[in-house]
Amino acid sequence: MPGFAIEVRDLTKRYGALTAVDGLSFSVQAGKVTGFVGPNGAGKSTTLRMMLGLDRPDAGDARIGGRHYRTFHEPARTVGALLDAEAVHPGRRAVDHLLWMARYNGIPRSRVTAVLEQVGLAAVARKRVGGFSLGMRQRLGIAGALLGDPPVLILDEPVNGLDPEGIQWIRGFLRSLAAEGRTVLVSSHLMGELQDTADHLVVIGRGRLLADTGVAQLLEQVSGGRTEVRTPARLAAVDALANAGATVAVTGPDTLTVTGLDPERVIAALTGAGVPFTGIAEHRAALEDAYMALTREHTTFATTDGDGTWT
Ligand SMILES: Nc1ncnc2c1ncn2[C@@H]1O[C@H](COP(=O)(O)OP(=O)(O)OP(=O)(O)O)[C@@H](O)[C@H]1O
Repeated sequence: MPGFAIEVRDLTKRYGALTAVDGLSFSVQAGKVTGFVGPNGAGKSTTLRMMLGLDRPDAGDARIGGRHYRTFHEPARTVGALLDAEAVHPGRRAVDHLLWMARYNGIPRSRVTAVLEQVGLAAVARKRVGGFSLGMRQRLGIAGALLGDPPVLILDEPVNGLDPEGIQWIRGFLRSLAAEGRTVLVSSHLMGELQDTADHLVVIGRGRLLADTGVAQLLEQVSGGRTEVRTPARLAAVDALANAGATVAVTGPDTLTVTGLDPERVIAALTGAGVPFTGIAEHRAALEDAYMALTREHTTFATTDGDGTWT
C-alpha cells in the first residue's frame, strides 16, 4: 500500500461574515489513524469537504498524495470517503446501492461482495436501507468508502450514534486499515470517541488549529503523571506502591490513582510484591479534560476578540 499523506495548508473558507475555516494547516500521515476533533461547528466537515473537492477554499489548499482531489482520474481508487451515512435512499437494497456506486466509479462488481463481508453486512445485503439501524448505515457508508480499495480514508463522524458493540468494531476496523499502511482520517466532536482509536490528533476550534499532537504525547502531557490501577487486593497494592515511593489515593472499591511512579514502575512494584492487578492505565479522564480546556480557552479567546458566541 503506497503511503499517501494529506497536506492542508493555510486553508480558509468563509460563508458571508463567518470564517468557518481560518488559515488551517496540518498534515495526516499514512499508516496511522488521525482523529480530527473539535466541537460542533468547529469547521471539521467544511475542511473535509474541501479536501474532497466538494467546496472551494477561499484561500490555501488541501492535497492528497501531493495532488488536488479533483485531479484524480479515478478518485474512489485513491480516496474513500464517508460524509453522511444518512444520504442513501431508504428504498434501496444495500447491495444495489454498492453496485450502483461500483458501476459509477468503474469498480468491478466483485468488490461489492468483498466490502459487504468486510464490514459485516453480507447477511443483510438484500435488505432495504430504510430498515437499517444507524450503526448498519454507518457500516454501509464505510463499505462504500472501501469499494475502490483506496489508500486514503476520510470518514466524517463514523462513530456518531453507534452502540458500544459498534464502537468496539469500528475501533478495531480503523486500526486494522491503518496497520495495512492506509491513511485514515476520522472526525468526531467527542474526544472520548477517538482517544482509544487514534494515534494522532488534530484539534480545531472555530476553524483554527488548537493542537496537532500524538495521543500518547498529549496523554503524557496532561495525565500529570497519574496512573490508574485496578486491583482486587487494594490494601496490599497501597502498601506495595507506597513502599516504592508512590503517593496513592483510593478512588473506588477496586481502583487506585497513583502519582510519583510511571506506569512501568507501578507494574514492577506490584509484580515484585506479588500483588494481583487487572488493569493499569494512564489517567484517561485527563485527555477529555485537556480537550475541554483547549476548546474552552479558545472560546474565551474568541469572546475577548469581540466576535461573539461559540457555535
Ligand atoms: N453551506 C454553508 N453555509 C453557511 N454556513 C455554513 C455552511 N456550511 C457550514 N457552515 C457554518 O460553518 C461552520 C462550520 O461548520 P462545519 O459543519 O464545518 O462544522 P463541524 O465542525 O463539522 O460541526 P459538526 O460537528 O456540527 O458537524 C458552522 O458555523 C456552520 O454553521
